[in-house]
Amino acid sequence: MTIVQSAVYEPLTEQKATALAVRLGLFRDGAPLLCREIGDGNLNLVFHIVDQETKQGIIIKQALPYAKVVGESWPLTLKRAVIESNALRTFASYVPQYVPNVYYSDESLAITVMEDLSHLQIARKGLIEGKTYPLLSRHIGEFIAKTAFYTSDFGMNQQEKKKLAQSFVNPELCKITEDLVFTDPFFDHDTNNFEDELRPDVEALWEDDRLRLEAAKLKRKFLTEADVLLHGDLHTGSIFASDDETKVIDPEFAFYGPIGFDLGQFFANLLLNALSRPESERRPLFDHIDQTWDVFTSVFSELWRTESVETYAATPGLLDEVLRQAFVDAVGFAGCEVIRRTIGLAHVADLDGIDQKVERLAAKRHALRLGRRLIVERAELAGTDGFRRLFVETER
Ligand SMILES: Nc1ncnc2c1ncn2[C@@H]1O[C@H](COP(=O)(O)OP(=O)(O)O)[C@@H](O)[C@H]1O
Ligand SMILES: CSC[C@H]1O[C@H](OP(=O)(O)O)[C@H](O)[C@@H]1O
Repeated sequence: MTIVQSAVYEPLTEQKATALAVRLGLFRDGAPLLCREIGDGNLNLVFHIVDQETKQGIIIKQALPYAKVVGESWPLTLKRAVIESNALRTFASYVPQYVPNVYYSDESLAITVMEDLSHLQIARKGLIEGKTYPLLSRHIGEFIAKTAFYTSDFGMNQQEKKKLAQSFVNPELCKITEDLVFTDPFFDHDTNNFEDELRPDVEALWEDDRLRLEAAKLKRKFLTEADVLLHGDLHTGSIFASDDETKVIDPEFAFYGPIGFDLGQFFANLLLNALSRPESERRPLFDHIDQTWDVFTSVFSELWRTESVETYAATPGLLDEVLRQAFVDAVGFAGCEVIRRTIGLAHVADLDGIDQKVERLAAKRHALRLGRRLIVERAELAGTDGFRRLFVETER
């Protein structure tokens, strides 16, 4: 591939993205290219460029110097593009089957050029349409287990781990999560966004000292525990899927954090989808939660037993304790994510897309009750069946 001189940052247009793809030699000479900006996330531009004859495509993702969902009043570091491309490359060294191939990245332009995954569907969209993706949880369980183990002090040289952690220090993106996931929804903050009818339910949360204390403990964990390299935003909108393939995208929030965080985000987004479904169609979501945890624990445990670099790994009881704590934390993080996706700044289409207002409000009240119990009772869940129990107990 031709390497171009790095350029001065400017936001790309469809025309400029096409010219860049040509300059990079990513298409054959004279290929008839069609480019569309398809970004539907909260933060970045995403250009899809396709050779109209061969139908082969690429993706150019570019960070904007602000959060797209809010506008220029919320400046945001361009460095997140470097974090994203480095995280994709790091994950690819452990689980290449679960991430897009990165063809090129340029720090000054804040771009990542990557494999086009348009033959797959964003899992959130498919789940909303009622798809079940039979392998989704097997793949995500393995993705989380391998990336967590191999980036931990048990799976890699401990001096190298510190250097890797340094390269993923990501303060601005972490602050978004610290504010939007762990803080603002639990206070009367102006980033919150919810229907007027929910105000009494939301005010009850704000007055709940027990809930605030537990949310504060979870935030503290997120702030202080540099355990493993996390994706950092592993919701179903960050996963492309089909019946037999799964690819994780969008790790711009990657950083070294508590091992239960990615698990919790994924569980929560499965629960958010379950909240939008009639009871008879919820089972696949709970089965996915079971399967994610089962695959995660078996893959992680096997790696721990066979590849650990830490002397204490063979100490009876240590692995069990690591897994127990990961589960308790994941449940609590899931509760925070369920609440913030219901009343915080960034919602999910699973809930907001429920057409009938009465049903939508009922699902959101259910979400708030469920999220609260997940946070407060996280140590008492005793296994993934606890998600089913709390879901039913908070139905009304
Ligand atoms: N590798 C890819 N292949 C095909 N489409 C992609 C790819 N990466 C992103 N997209 C599309 O762009 C959208 C936004 O991408 P995402 O990385 O989630 O952006 P943001 O960081 O703004 O949330 C995705 O929902 C998907 O439709
Ligand atoms: C102002 S960012 C809000 C929200 O958006 C991110 O998600 P995505 O990049 O996938 O759209 C992340 O979840 C942030 O919390």
